[in-house]
Amino acid sequence: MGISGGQDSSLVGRLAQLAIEEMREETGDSNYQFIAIRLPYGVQADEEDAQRALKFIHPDQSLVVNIKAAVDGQVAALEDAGVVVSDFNKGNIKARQRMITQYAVAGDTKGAVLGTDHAAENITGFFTKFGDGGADLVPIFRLNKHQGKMLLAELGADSVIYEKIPTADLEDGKPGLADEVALGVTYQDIDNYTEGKKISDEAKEKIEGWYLKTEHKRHLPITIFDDFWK
Ligand SMILES: Nc1ncnc2c1ncn2[C@@H]1O[C@H](COP(=O)(O)OP(=O)(O)OC[C@H]2O[C@@H]([n+]3cccc(C(=O)O)c3)[C@H](O)[C@@H]2O)[C@@H](O)[C@H]1O
Ligand SMILES: Nc1ncnc2c1ncn2[C@@H]1O[C@H](COP(=O)(O)OP(=O)(O)OP(=O)(O)O)[C@@H](O)[C@H]1O
Ligand SMILES: [Mg+2]
Repeated sequence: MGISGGQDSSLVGRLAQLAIEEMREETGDSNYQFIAIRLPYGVQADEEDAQRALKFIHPDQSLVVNIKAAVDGQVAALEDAGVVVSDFNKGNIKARQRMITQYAVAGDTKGAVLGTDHAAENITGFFTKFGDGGADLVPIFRLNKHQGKMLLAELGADSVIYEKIPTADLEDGKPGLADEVALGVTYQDIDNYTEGKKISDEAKEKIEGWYLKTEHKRHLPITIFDDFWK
């Protein structure tokens, strides 16, 4: 799985490492390995946070694959074909390139790709379809952001990790753009909504707007047998 230095991948990474250690103990099979993959686009401004996360996770194996050449090559090829790629769209290419890299490693190691989608991201559809949304197992799917934070604290993570401002950090022109700014609603509101607590009408409208707009992301590709979108 990809380790960004953010909250979600720190949590899923640590849980996965613990689970793999248990599996090795239970089965006596040392082939069970957790592989953490750093996937910077060039040099990551918050690399220090990523290193802190790796120290906390303590993965069996750790790789670094720089996605910059692949992403820039893809953008250049599109531009050669006359397709103008916006910074926002390039951000989604970065997320999909990270997915490609993780599947390449899984393909070579009989592995499975872990995703970090959780309730707060899922109901707002705040992920790249077939990018970070593309994974085989999604261990923290039922948790919201606040519950993830509590679990990180319980697992002994440095508070810098779980207090880090969540960011997709995908756009060159908006480095470290906070998710809450991009979404126009706070995680506190989203979490309260998922727990059935009262939030302002404005926040509720925003969340439900995102939910409806991104319904297609919570389904497999639409076929003749689907009518959820109608
Ligand atoms: N109604 C519909 N029915 C079926 N398919 C539909 C559709 N509308 C769009 N689509 C398809 O979906 C595509 C748009 O979806 P997508 O490509 O995902 O693109 P989109 O949702 O526009 O952008 C992804 C968003 O997720 C955020 N993100 C991405 C990655 C990580 C994180 C993070 O939290 O770290 C956040 C990112 O910042 C951005 O705001 C369209 O190009 C089209 O192919
Ligand atoms: N620079 C990166 N290096 C490696 N993996 C990344 C990188 N950026 C994103 N990813 C992968 O994409 C996932 C989705 O990103 P997202 O920002 O939602 O999670 P996060 O960075 O772990 O936590 P947070 O939401 O707190 O920023 C990450 O959990 C990680 O697996
Ligand atoms: Mg992040």
